[in-house]
This record gives sequence, structure tokens and C-alpha cells, in this order.
Amino acid sequence: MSAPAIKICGINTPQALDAAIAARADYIGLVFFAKSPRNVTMAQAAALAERAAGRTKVVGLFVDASTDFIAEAVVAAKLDAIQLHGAETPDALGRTRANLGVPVWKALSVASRDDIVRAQDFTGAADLILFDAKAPKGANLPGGLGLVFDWNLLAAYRGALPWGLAGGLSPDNVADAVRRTGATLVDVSSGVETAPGVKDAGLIRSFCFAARSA
Ligand SMILES: O=C(O)c1ccccc1NCC(=O)[C@H](O)[C@H](O)COP(=O)(O)O
Repeated sequence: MSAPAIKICGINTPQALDAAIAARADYIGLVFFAKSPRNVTMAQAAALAERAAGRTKVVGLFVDASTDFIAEAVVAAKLDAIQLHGAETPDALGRTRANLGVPVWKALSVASRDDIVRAQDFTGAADLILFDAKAPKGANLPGGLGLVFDWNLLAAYRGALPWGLAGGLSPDNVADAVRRTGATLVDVSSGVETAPGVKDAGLIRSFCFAARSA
């Protein structure tokens, strides 16, 4: 089994970006969602993307955002891909992908097997499915909460699209998660933070090391 690709999501400072690059993260995520403690402005995103250029790929995270807003971010932060974390339908997502010409990752919230089966609806519309834990009713955010879902749901998964694993990953559990699910991409945010929105260089390094050791 080859090492999974690694995405460190919710990067919002140059220090966190440098830590992700030093740990050889394949992707960093910029959160464009005002309610998030990891939210970045267009100007912050542009500056971070400039610093990241040629050293790691940049993914923009959006929640039910307008195509105009996403398009502005794609240009400002030269996004390599967009990650849609809301209730975007396959049709709407396919249109966004066609209009913007960037790879689209669809995050699916998982609590049961039915949520995994929904991935097939996005065949031909998305480029990658990111399975993440479902946020509890009334949660203030739809993701980035450090919650784990039952990885057994993915054990026999054979979807048409490439997929990644997110939700409550940390330096302590990522190797086990990769071994048990066969994920070829892992995505983390809270698990490499000391507080919501505050990334820790040591945790980023440990996470990347553990993911590669799986
Ligand atoms: O991070 C946020 O604040 C956020 C806000 C709205 C939707 C999604 C959000 N985060 C998702 C991620 O950062 C990752 O893709 C993934 O879900 C990992 O989160 P975590 O469980 O905290 O590791």
C-alpha cells in the first residue's frame, strides 16, 4: 500500500502554511466560510496562496457558496481544486465544475451506509468524494468538528470516484484509519490544532509522519 496523500485543512496563517509545507503535505485547505474560526478573507487567501505556490496544492473549501463567490476565490487564490461542503446537488456541482474548470471535491457527511451510497450520485459531476463525519443537529459548523464516523462503513467500498477520508483524524489514529479503510487521501483540521483555528506545527509534523507510516 502506498502512502496516502495528505491535506491539512483550515490553514489561516503563514506559520501554519510553512509547517504544512515543511511536513510535505500534498494539499492545504483554505476555508471560505464566514462562520468558521478558520475563515480567510480573499486577501488573506491570496497572500497564503502566493506563499504556497509551487510548494503544495491549494484547495478552497466552500459551503453552499454562489458560483460568483467561488470564481472570485479560484482566481484570487489560484485554487488547484475546490471542496464543496454544503448541500450542493450533483447537477449544481457539475455546472460549477464546468463553469470554473477546476477539479471539484464533494464532501459527504457520513452517519450510515446510505450516506456512503450517495457517492455514486456524483459520478461524472465530482472529481473526488471526501467522506467526513456528519455534524450533529444544531452544530454551529457542518464540518471541522473533530468527529469520527464508523470507518467500517468504508471497509468494502468500491466507488467509481477517487475518495478521501476526513473527520476526527489525528496523529494518534490516522495510521489505523488508513490501514482499516484503504484511504488514499486523508484530510485533517481539528486534529492538528490546539484550539479551533489554531494550528500547531508539531501536530502537523506528527500527523504527516503517522499518515505515511501506515
Ligand atoms: O473547518 C471548518 O471550519 C469547516 C467549516 C465548514 C465546513 C467544513 C469545515 N471543515 C472541514 C475540514 O476541515 C475537513 O475537510 C475535514 O472535515 C476535517 O475536519 P476535522 O474533523 O476537524 O479534522
